[in-house]
Amino acid sequence: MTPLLSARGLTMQYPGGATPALDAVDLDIAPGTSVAVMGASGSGKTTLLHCLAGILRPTAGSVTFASGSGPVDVATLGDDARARLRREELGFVFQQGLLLGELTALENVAVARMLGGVPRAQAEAEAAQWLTHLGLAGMEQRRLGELSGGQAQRVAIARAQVTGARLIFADEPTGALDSTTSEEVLDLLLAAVAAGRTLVVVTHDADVARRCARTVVLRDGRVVSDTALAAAAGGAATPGEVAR
Ligand SMILES: Nc1ncnc2c1ncn2[C@@H]1O[C@H](COP(=O)(O)OP(=O)(O)OP(=O)(O)O)[C@@H](O)[C@H]1O
Repeated sequence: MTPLLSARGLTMQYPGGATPALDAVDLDIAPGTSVAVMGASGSGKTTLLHCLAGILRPTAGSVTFASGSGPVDVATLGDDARARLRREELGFVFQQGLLLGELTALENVAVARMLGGVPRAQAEAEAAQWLTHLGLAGMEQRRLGELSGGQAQRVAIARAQVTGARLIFADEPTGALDSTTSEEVLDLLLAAVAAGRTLVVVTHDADVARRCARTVVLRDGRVVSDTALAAAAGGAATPGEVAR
């Protein structure tokens, strides 16, 4: 099957860094799957996610994304095209920082559509549907400060899907949540996968990784284990084993 996302030789050398944060990473991500990215603090997880998503420009390598209009190299796209790709085809669920505190839950979701040129009334109607779908009916007019951490993550998950994004990047989406709320948030992200989307999630949480179809582990900017490769080679490795 053609990968949805394919990185080759992905390398990121931050200015002043003694060693590269990412060192020639090759990674294929199939459509419709869930991939957990694990590894110790500083191993390069967030850098990998940001390079895959076109947030950071890598110093070398390519990231081919099978966009709706054909394959594009995220690593070398111009700034405007990268911004459009992120807006229209990719969804983001981060621990914090992506939602706007001065906007209501409804506006935070609707704005993702309005940035794509959808009229406000239609964008708000679609946003309301997603909020209801994610269990936030009645909370549309609340501002961020009036929502719990789990509710705010539901808004982020609604926002990540309202545009029709096929690929969702999540960075520690459950990092600030208690275990019950974490499970609920993960349930919603995996429901998006069951509906045909693809999920790449950076996590320190072995429970999150265990529920993903595949786990990739980084160490010092390199992939040191990958359950998909282990399975292809005939050796089944559990995420708990590979994360150690
Ligand atoms: N903007 C930056 N400038 C310079 N070095 C950076 C920058 N961002 C990250 N690094 C370095 O790159 C390496 C990888 O960082 P990254 O944040 O990708 O790791 P991580 O695995 O996501 O860590 P954590 O689990 O702590 O979030 C680290 O050595 C870090 O110090």
